[in-house]
Parts: sequence; structure tokens; C-alpha cells
Amino acid sequence: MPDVSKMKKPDVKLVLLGDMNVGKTSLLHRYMERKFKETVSTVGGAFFLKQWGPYNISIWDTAGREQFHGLGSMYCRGAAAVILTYDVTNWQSLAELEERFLSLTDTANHDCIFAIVGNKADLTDSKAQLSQASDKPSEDQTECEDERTEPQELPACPTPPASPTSLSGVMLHKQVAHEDAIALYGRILRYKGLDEKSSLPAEKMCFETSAKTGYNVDALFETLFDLVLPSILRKRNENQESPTVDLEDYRGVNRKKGKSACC
Ligand SMILES: Nc1nc2c(ncn2[C@@H]2O[C@H](COP(=O)(O)OP(=O)(O)OP(=O)(O)O)[C@@H](O)[C@H]2O)c(=O)[nH]1
Ligand SMILES: [Mg+2]
Repeated sequence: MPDVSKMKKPDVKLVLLGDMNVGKTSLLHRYMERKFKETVSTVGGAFFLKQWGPYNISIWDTAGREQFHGLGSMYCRGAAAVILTYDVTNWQSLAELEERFLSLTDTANHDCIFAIVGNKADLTDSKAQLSQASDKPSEDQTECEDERTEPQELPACPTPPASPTSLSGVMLHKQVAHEDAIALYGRILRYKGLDEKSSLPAEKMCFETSAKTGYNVDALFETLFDLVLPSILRKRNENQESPTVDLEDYRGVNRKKGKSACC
């Protein structure tokens, strides 16, 4: 286990947002640990640290449950990319992105990049279902708990298992078409006052993934890593600050007694 007390300072921050149960945590587990494993509904937030070449990228997982809504804008602060995640079998989870989550991104960087991700594609698309995840281990990753959130004495509530039909492999009805995601992407650009012509194209920024099979998961994260590199270089030029901090400085943040939040 790496010595987190000397953890390198992240060069850039990505955040996963979206309704509960869409698969945000599972996508991170799939990419960072190459596994699809049982999850419990996220409480507060947590981040993984991914080394990408000489750069350190923090990827924040957040809670989709309504009661953690207020934390979203804190996690989005300074984000260079936001991954807006929905479930392709659940139309409401796409609608929630515009109704509940988009405004949280107001605290992100002005040049923040947006990806729209329709997860659970294995439930509706045989190609996604048959995809073979690469199980090459991810070189360098650290999962950290976010100590700043209020510890919640909530019982860890297991999320409902993926729909039983997925166990039988029968395809579910796809409720969200790729075109719906592309249309949402255009509305997000307009909400941000961005010109579609000078922005990254929707076709490149709308993904359908399966955390279960690994379909498109590497492509999602690694496309974003490459797209945020210019903002890392810009920040490094601006700051010329040392790339490392001693986490002991952070220990001063008063930690409440009791169970710290984790995901
Ligand atoms: N079939 C299928 N099930 C998935 C996929 N991704 C996640 N799941 C299942 O969906 C449920 C919720 O997954 P999570 O990763 O916990 O969802 P989340 O978005 O992190 O939820 P919150 O933490 O509550 O916001 C779990 O039962 C997962 O096993 C997927 O790609 N395909
Ligand atoms: Mg989660």
C-alpha cells in the first residue's frame, strides 16, 4: 500500500456525477482495479489517484443519493472534467443529469470538459455484453477517503442487485438512445455558454459503457486523461509549485469522532 502521507499532489481532478445506482463506483472499480465487484451506495465521496505518465490524476466518486446532493458542488470545485453518468435502461437517470446535477458543475473550471456516459450497456446491447474486459492491472492507484465530508452514521445499504434479467442475459429495453445523450450534450454546452463549433464534438464525448464487462471503460477514462493534459500543463506553467505536498499539513482538518465517510 503506497505511503499516502507523501502522496503526490494531484495535477488535475475529474469527477463522476449521476443518480444513485447508475454505476459510478462500479466504473471506477472496473477501470482502477480491473474488477466488477459488489458495491454499497456511496456515502459522501472518495477519490482514486491515477498516475498517467508523469501526471497524477484524481478521479472523484460521488454519492448519487438525494441526501448528499449538497456535497456535489464541493466535489466539482476546480474539476477539469465531469463525467455525467446515467443508466441506459433508466430514462429518469438521464433526466436527473440536467435537472439535478448540471448546476453542481458551476464550481468546476471554466474550461471544464463534459462527458456523458450511459452505463449498463451490457443490459441492452449484445456487443457490450460480450465485450471482454482487459484485466491488465492499473499501474498506480490509490483509493482515498474524503475526510472533509460529515461522517454519516448511515448503515451501508447494499444497492439492489442489477436487474434479475441481466442474470439470465436477456436484453432489457434500452430507454435512452445515443441521440438523447448527444442532444443533452448540446444543451449542456448552451447552458455553459459554449459554442458547439469550438467545443469537443458530442460524438466524441458521449459514451456507452459497461462496468460489468469493461466495454468502453478504458476508452472513456483515457480519452478524458488526454483531453485534460493541456489544463495540467497550463496550471503547472502558472503555478510552478512543487508537485508534492506533505499530507500532514492536511491532518489539521478537524476530523469528527466516529466512522469517517467513505465510499
Ligand atoms: N449489469 C450491470 N450492472 C451494473 C453496471 N454498473 C453497475 N451495475 C450495478 O448497479 C448497481 C449500482 O452500482 P454502483 O456502482 O454502486 O452505482 P453508483 O452510481 O455508484 O450508486 P451510488 O453510489 O448510490 O450513487 C450495483 O448492483 C452494480 O453491480 C453495469 O455496467 N452493468
Ligand atoms: Mg457509488
